[in-house]
Amino acid sequence: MSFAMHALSPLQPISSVQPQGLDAQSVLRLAAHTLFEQLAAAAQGMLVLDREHRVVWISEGYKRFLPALGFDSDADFVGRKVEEVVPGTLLAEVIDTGRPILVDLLSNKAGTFLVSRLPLRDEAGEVIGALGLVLLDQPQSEPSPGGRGTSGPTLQPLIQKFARLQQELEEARRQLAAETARNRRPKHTITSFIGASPAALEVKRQARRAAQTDANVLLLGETGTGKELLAHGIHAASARAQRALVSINIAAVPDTLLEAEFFGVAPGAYTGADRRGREGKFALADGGTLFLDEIGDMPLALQSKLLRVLQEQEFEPLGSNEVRRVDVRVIAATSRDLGAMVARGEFRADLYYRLNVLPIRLPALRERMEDLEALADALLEDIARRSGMPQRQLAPEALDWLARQAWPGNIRELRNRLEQVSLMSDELLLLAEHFGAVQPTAPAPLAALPACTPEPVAEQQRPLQPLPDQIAQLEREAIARALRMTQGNRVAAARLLQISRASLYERLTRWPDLQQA
Ligand SMILES: Nc1ncnc2c1ncn2[C@@H]1O[C@H](COP(=O)(O)OP(=O)(O)OP(=O)(O)O)[C@@H](O)[C@H]1O
Repeated sequence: MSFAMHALSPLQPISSVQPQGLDAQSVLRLAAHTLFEQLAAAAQGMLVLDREHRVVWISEGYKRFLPALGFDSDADFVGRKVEEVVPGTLLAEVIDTGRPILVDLLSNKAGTFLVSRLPLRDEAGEVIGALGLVLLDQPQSEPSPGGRGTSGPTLQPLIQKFARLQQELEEARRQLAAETARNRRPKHTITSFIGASPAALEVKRQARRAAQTDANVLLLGETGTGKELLAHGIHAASARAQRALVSINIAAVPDTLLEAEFFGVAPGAYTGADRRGREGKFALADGGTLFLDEIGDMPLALQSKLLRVLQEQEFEPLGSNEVRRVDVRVIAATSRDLGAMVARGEFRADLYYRLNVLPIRLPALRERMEDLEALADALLEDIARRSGMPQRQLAPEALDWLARQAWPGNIRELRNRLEQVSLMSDELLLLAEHFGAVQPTAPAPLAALPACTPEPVAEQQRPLQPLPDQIAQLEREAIARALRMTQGNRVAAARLLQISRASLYERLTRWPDLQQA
């Protein structure tokens, strides 16, 4: 439907009825004129736009909305593009598509309105502009006004309800945005990286230098050495500190979902829960930092897409052709030997060089045992603060005992042990024997493993097991131990064993009892 000011054809039969000697053309012109005047007078407000979306005329009634829209006089308002002066209007769309929107609710800073939008066409049917009508209004400051500006008795409650819901939605969105921003604040600073050994001081020095730049950072180190903690620290000390730090653990996301996780999904690309679209981590990190943990686990196909984003700072969400530009600083981390992976063709060399601009190597705990006491103190303090339990101290002999352990799981493993012992003992002073009471870190004797305990028979009496069985036994023990060390965390256990998650899952199906570990 269109508002055709001069179209003749629909009213053609009128030409035979000419009461005042008017021809059909004149009757129609008069009819359009009268209709226009009546609409302008009856509606709460009316405005007319030209083809370029500019406001060319507004009715007397419309003028009272101008202050709420931020205009003192109609001279400032008329002549401007409608999308610049009326927030949320779809009039420009009506002109561009030529399709009317007969009834709609519009909510903006001036209030909530029942509106109608019609395209205007010339005699050839070409769109020459649009007509906007405010049929009923609910100004922001007047919940239930009387006189002009009020709505009919039937629709008014509906508009009020819509306006209230709209306000509630806005408030919920504001709260969610504030909450999200709070959650994405860095949890640690560079000083949270405890240690005064030369190796730890060097890590902190490099981290501070990295924070001064916007270059990509690659954190290298065994599991549990503090890579994630340091990524938070670098972000917190960087110029991006006020913006989001978004993390993604690549090893923890199934390969098939990674692309959507990175780049998001355009609305309508999928049915079901995702049909409304979803922001990806790159979009969420715009202006801030993206922490890519376990970058070595990234599938090759996705590596080339990541390279493009790093080079161009742009990407396309899944199911969309629209290119999104972002400004993201990437901090990647891995416990794997990326250089060796490149040599084996498992990791793209060009991506490796892109990421490896500022490499920082985090030492294993065994390489900086002089930090053990400070680390244990800081961890015990943190454990006490988080759990509400009293803070424990380490007896000197307990510290000696801890210093003799291998710590393949590094500081995470140290933390887990301290936490376990704190939970199992009421003593404020922790002794070596308290640590002996929980599973030792040193390689577990076979007898310590349930279900695979060999009979205590003399070596010479023991029948020789077939080699495949012995290998399976060893494999089972190693997996059981890795699961114990990581408190059942399979991603971390796979990492410790330097096998893929898929391979760990596959092996676990052979030993269902370990799956409960
Ligand atoms: N230098 C440190 N000072 C204090 N706490 C530390 C330090 N390094 C690590 N931690 C603590 O150890 C635990 C593991 O650290 P983090 O997750 O940063 O290690 P990671 O190297 O990222 O591990 P993964 O490779 O397994 O993801 C966390 O609880 C962290 O707070």
